[in-house]
Amino acid sequence: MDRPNKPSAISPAGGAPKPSVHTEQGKVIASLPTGDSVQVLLFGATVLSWKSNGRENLWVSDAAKLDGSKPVRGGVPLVFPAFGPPPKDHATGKLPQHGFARNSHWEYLGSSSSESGKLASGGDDSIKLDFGLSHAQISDDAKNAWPYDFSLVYSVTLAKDGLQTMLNIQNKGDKSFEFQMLLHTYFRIDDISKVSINGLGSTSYIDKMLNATTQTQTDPTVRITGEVDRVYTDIKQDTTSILQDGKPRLDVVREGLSDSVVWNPWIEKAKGMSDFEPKDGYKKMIAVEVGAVDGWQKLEPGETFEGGMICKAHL
Ligand SMILES: O=P(O)(O)OC[C@H]1O[C@@H](O)[C@H](O)[C@@H](O)[C@@H]1O
Repeated sequence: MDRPNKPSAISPAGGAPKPSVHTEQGKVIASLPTGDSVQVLLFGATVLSWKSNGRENLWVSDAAKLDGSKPVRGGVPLVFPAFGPPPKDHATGKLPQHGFARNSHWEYLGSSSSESGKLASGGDDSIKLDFGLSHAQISDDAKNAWPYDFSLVYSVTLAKDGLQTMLNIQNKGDKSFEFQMLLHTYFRIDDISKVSINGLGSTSYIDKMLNATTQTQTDPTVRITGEVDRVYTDIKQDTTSILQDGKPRLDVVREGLSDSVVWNPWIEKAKGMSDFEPKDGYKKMIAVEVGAVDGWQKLEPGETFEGGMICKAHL
């Protein structure tokens, strides 16, 4: 007898579509059978594109340099081992703004589809790309400025339900070091005037627009109406949500990290950045950057630190 709700046939092993990965022009590109995709530039291990449901979720400047001549203006540049201009009296003091990770040529370590971290989907519904950077691979200038033996593994997992990016930092040397790290994510939005950000209410922040004074986020919703450069610290809620027209557009979940930077250069600062195009591109982006940037993290020899984010796209 034919059952009305009989289970559908299971496709034979190997028959189902699988994620695909290929490399081209210094990039690693992975796609899911759904069409969702991610592109990572080996220079900086910079995630350049993350598409879900046919929509790009990241903003990259039209004038971004992808040739290794400067950090990419857009996507997800990796900030390590110092955030902002490093203090001159710190061990990172001779490094450039935001450190060397976004300026270095990373190694592609390979892909796997068996793990999905904390994303709900796994197996053939996800693909993980691993990238590595160690002391031996950075420039002589960076080695001289920061003479510590370290290893970074950056894992980018694309799944049906989101994108996870995790940075694992290990001290491989015989002396301790201090660092900061940040995933400087430029999210693409339709119109900054319609964007609101939730999940930062009652949190303290350092307002770089107000002489780095400490403020408190009294309004549970952040709206962007001018240049914003804030470092929210010790955030209690794991998730920061970007809403457009009041509807959820993107969720950013911190993993092992408790700080977030909210940044938009607005009109004048965008004009001053030669690699920021179009000049009114500030209307189409909002940087919500997860990290450990309040003070310093210390790693003793052999110790590791791991932190990152899960991004989920809505709409
Ligand atoms: O121009 P850069 O080095 O990429 O930095 C962009 C911005 O990065 C943000 O994370 C900082 O808070 C800002 O102060 C800075 O302007």
